[in-house]
Amino acid sequence: MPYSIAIASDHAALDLKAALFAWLEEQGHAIKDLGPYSSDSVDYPDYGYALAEAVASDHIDFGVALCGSGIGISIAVNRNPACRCALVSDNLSARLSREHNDANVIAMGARLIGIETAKDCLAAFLSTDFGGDRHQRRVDKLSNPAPAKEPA
Ligand SMILES: O=C(CO)[C@H](O)[C@H](O)[C@H](O)COP(=O)(O)O
Repeated sequence: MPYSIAIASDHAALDLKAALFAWLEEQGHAIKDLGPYSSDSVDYPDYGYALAEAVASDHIDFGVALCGSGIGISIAVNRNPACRCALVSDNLSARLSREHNDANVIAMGARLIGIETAKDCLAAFLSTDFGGDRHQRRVDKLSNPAPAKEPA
């Protein structure tokens, strides 16, 4: 099913961003590229925050966040309470991030994985539905971080 997808990176993941943008577009998804648009060195929080804002809007279904390791930009995205950003480097983690965590942003590290692995992760992410049920209860708790008196 075609989705509205926003993608952002830092300078370290510019080539991976371009490759994934073209690949997603070929599949009929509507892609918004939030930058950067040159190889100049930039700061991943700026692009992570912009991506998170786009995902928090009503118009974007999923976000793709890329930096050298994926770590910095995933931390930035997760500071927005509307985002559940999963940093993944394999197919199963990508699938479980949707099925169990209802992740709405996938993060990957361009200096750690190749383009084919990134495509494989992204394909798994986009083709997996949230499982709901007990996972919904847990995801709901992520929106309300006050600790329960009795952890369950
Ligand atoms: O945020 C990161 C690490 O958590 C990303 O990998 C960045 O892309 C990286 O820090 C950029 O490093 P550079 O030496 O400025 O290219």
